[in-house]
Amino acid sequence: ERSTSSFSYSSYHTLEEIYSWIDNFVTEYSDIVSKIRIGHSFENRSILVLKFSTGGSQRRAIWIDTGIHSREWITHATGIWTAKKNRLWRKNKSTRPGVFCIGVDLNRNWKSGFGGNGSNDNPCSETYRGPSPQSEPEVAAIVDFITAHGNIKALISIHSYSQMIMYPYGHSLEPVPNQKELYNLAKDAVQALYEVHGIEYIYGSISTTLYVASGITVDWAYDSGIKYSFTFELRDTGSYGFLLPASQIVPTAQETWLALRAIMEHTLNH
Ligand SMILES: O=C(O)[C@H](Cc1ccccc1)CC(O)(O)C[N+](=O)[O-]
Ligand SMILES: [Zn+2]
Repeated sequence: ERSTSSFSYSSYHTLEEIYSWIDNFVTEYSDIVSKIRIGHSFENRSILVLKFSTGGSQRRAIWIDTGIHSREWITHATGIWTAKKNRLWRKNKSTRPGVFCIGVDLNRNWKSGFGGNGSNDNPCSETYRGPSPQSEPEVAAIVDFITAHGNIKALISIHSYSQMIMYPYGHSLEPVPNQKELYNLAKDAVQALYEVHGIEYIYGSISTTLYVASGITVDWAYDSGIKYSFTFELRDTGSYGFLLPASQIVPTAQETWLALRAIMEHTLNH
């Protein structure tokens, strides 16, 4: 568990707690964040800068400061929350009149099971489902394309991270009619993936393997007649999480291809 994931962003913290949060944050996201001590206060406390950069030198930058006035605690707290937020955006960028927070979770906006458990109607939630199914242009575009095509036999929705190959349903614990077939196919795909670099995946239905999630892509695909619908959670299992080092791109793609090929061959032959 990454310590900045267990940090309470909804509480005020002492300066020492903030300093240790900064050290943990820089350690966890060392490929894009660094800490610079630019000086000290009159009473000799460190003034710290978090530098977000993908490299280069003398590049144009933006400065944001918080806590110039010590009693204004919300500013320190907002600064910490914002630092954690920037690279790790999950949702789309949709805005609506009178809605304060930005974005809909595009993996909760689909018609099948829309509005069920494992999705949220709070626009500020990371799993905000949106006002209605397919309200988002991104989801509508995919639905329109797949529906118009009319002959899609398999759908694979690729996410990260956790190292899993899963199939519907996410919105319900009920097994799908061809669950046995999907289970065995997921098993074969996981084995084919493992043989490349020894990376271990787990597999099963979404709701029983990961958690209940409603309004998801693969449930819509399945209910639209695409009986070979899968979702992948690629590397890793939390060491780097969403910030998987670039050095793992090719190895991940190589092993994933074997899983994809297993599913595609099965689809072709059935
Ligand atoms: O909650 C999600 O949408 C995925 C898990 C998932 C993936 C497919 C269908 C239902 C759930 C987890 C993730 O890939 O988004 C990683 N995450 O939790 O941000
Ligand atoms: Zn995802």
